[in-house]
Parts: sequence; C-alpha cells; structure tokens
Amino acid sequence: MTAFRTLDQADVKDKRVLVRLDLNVPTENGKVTDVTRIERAAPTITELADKGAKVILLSHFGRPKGGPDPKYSLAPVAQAVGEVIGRPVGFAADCIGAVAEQAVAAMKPGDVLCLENTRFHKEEEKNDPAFVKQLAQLGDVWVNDAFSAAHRAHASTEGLGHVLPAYAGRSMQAELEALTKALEQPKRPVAAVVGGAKVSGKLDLLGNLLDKVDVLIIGGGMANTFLAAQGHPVGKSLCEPDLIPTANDILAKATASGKQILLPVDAVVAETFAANAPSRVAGLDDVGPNEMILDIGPRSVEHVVSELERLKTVLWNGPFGAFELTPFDTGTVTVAEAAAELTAAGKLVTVAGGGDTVAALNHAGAADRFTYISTAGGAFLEWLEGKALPGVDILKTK
Ligand SMILES: Nc1ncnc2c1ncn2[C@@H]1O[C@H](COP(=O)(O)OP(=O)(O)O)[C@@H](O)[C@H]1O
Ligand SMILES: O=C(OP(=O)(O)O)[C@H](O)COP(=O)(O)O
Repeated sequence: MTAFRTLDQADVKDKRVLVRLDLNVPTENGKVTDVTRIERAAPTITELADKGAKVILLSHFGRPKGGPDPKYSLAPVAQAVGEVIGRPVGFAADCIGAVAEQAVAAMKPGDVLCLENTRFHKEEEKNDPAFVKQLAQLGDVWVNDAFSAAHRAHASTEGLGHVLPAYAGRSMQAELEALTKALEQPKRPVAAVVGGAKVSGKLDLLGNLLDKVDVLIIGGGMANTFLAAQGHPVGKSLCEPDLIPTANDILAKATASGKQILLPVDAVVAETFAANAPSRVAGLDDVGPNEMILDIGPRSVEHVVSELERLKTVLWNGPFGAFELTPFDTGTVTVAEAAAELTAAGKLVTVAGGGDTVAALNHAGAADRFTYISTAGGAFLEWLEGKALPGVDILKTK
C-alpha cells in the first residue's frame, strides 16, 4: 500500500491545524442521535490539541443548497463534539471571512474551534481555487480525517491538500488499514447489501460492484427503482425514474455474468412518512398509488436471512427501510441481528458502513458484534468498487 503522511510526521505545535472531519451525523429535532463519527474523530482532535496545535474543525453537514440554512448549522454538532471529547469547543458562524479569521486569531495552543458548514458556500463542492485559498488562510497545516467524505473532490476534502502540508488523521489511517485487512482476500461467497436513500449517488456504482461480489442484496429506497424497472407499481415511494435504464442494465449484467441480485419480494407500505403510521404488508403488485414502501416485508426478511447463512462475507451500506420510524425498522433490525449472530459464531465476516447504517446497527444492538464498522457509506462503496478516492489520493506520498 502507498504510504500516507500521518500525524507522526506532522509538526503541529503552535500551528493552526485545519482538520477536515465528517460531522455529517444523524440528528433528530436538532439533537445528534448517533455519535459514532464524532467518537472516531476524537483521537485526532485530542492528539492535536495535546501537542499544542490550534485545532480548527471543518466539515459539511447535510446537503444545503449552496447558501446558509439554519437547518444545516453545525452549531449543535459542535456542542456534541465538546461533550464527546470532554473539552470546550468554540464555534464560528462562517468557515471563511472576517468571522472565521477573528475566531482563529483569538485561539491559543490546545484550543478547539469548529467552523460553520463548508457547504454554506457553493464554491465548496466546486473545489473553487479562490475558496480553497480563503480556507487555507486560516491554517498552516491540513489534516484530513474524513474517510467517509473522501469520495468527494471538494475544497475542504481535497483542494486544501494542494496548498497546505497534508496529513491523514488517525481515523482516516485506521479506516484504510482496517478495510484493507478485512477485505484483502475476502472469503467467498461475498455479498454487498445496498439500501438507504442516496439512490442517485449509489445506484450507478452497483454495476461495477457486481464485478467484485457474488451476490448483490438490494433493499431500502434503493430497491424501489429496481422494482419500478421490473414493472411493479411503487406508488409514492422514494424512486428515481431517470435511473430505471441503469437499473435495467445492472439486472441484465447480473443475468449475463451469472451473478445473483436479491430484491425484495414483498413490502411494508404506509401513506404517511411518520412513526407508527398505519401500515400493511403488501405484495409487489399491490402497492397503492398513495402508498410508500417504507420497509421490506416479512418474506423478504426471510429470504435475506437464509441467504446470510450461505454467505461467508457481507459488505453492508444502507438500511432496508426507514429505520428511524417504528415499525419500519423491523427489516433492518432483524437482518442486522441475524448477521451479528452469524459473525459472533465465526461463520460470517461482516463489514458495514455509512452514517445512517451505523446508527441503524447501533439501534439494532448489533454493531458491536460486526467484524468491522466503517464510518463511510458512499466512500466505502467506491473504495470497494476499486475507484480512486480524491480525499485519500491527495494524502499519498508521491
Ligand atoms: N424505503 C425507504 N423509503 C425512504 N427512505 C428510506 C427507505 N429505506 C431507507 N430509507 C432511508 O435511508 C436513509 C439512509 O440512507 P443513506 O444515507 O444512503 O445511508 P448511509 O448514511 O448509511 O450511507 C435513512 O435515513 C432511511 O430512513
Ligand atoms: O454521510 C455521508 O455519506 P454516507 O451517507 O454515504 O455515509 C458523507 O458525509 C457524505 O455526504 P454526501 O453524500 O452529502 O457528500
């Protein structure tokens, strides 16, 4: 493996260190509901602060439309960071300009400051050189500890590495080492489980992923586009009609290459996206025009669980349903428990990742028994696909 510059090589005493984290954590009513990503970032923050750095945290949060939006403020997340690391964490209401510059100028060695959501500037996602320069003015060194955002070539995840000395943080280092170790020579049959809601970002990579695995198990919002492609009615379900041709290509590729794709055979449907909404189990051709598929049905759960018993390795990103809302967590929780039991019995290697997937596995009480839990979802899938990750490549020693 190519070597990375790590914190072992970084001279950070009295330096302003810009640390890119992935603080894109699950929240509900403004409260952080799963702190896994923060806990994984904590060693880097405390190590830098203990070495006398001025630690300046950068992150995106959600997908604001390129301008400030209070719904996506990092302020409550910064508070949660303070609680996890047990030290005060300051907050600046912008990540560039006078507000940020003054907050940084007031820092003392060992202080930790979190800057507001980088995506409040549309230039972040464009990796705009002028924006990179504005961010770079705030620091002397850049540390990337956001493996789960490393598939994005954005200003704070990649651009800064061109203009400041760049180092991998401890979580980035640990993720790359653990994933390489767990998946260098995976025991077969290998399955990828892909669910969740980020259909447009993830569906088109399933074709390449199919080359790496024996079985593709598709659930969650991701499955609906495939079901629509097969001609099933999906009512008001999360679905991307534009991607139906891509879904058809993936289904055809599986048939041609003898790979198996496991899709739901039934569904739990409701008319409202809310906890305890009246719901029913529906056959695939029985989803009404006003209904949404919010979980896989009991027969689908049985299929997935019996498939797990035959498999040796499972790579999982994306929940099977809207797990935040009872009872639409049933599919995810049942499959997670079965996977955890098989792992504990030494029969299955389970590697799972993604902000919401990890929250779902914690909710199921299963995460501790999985072989490895990554913080990354989309980045994990792209890494599995064999794609170069811009936020990792920029750290490689040339
Ligand atoms: N059938 C569904 N309809 C709507 N949302 C769904 C469905 N299944 C799963 N989800 C949602 O998917 C989200 C997680 O998706 P995603 O962001 O892709 O996962 P991760 O963060 O683990 O990579 C969860 O918030 C969950 O509620
Ligand atoms: O949560 C994230 O990815 P994930 O949902 O695939 O785990 C990352 O923060 C990336 O977010 P983005 O997909 O809005 O760029």
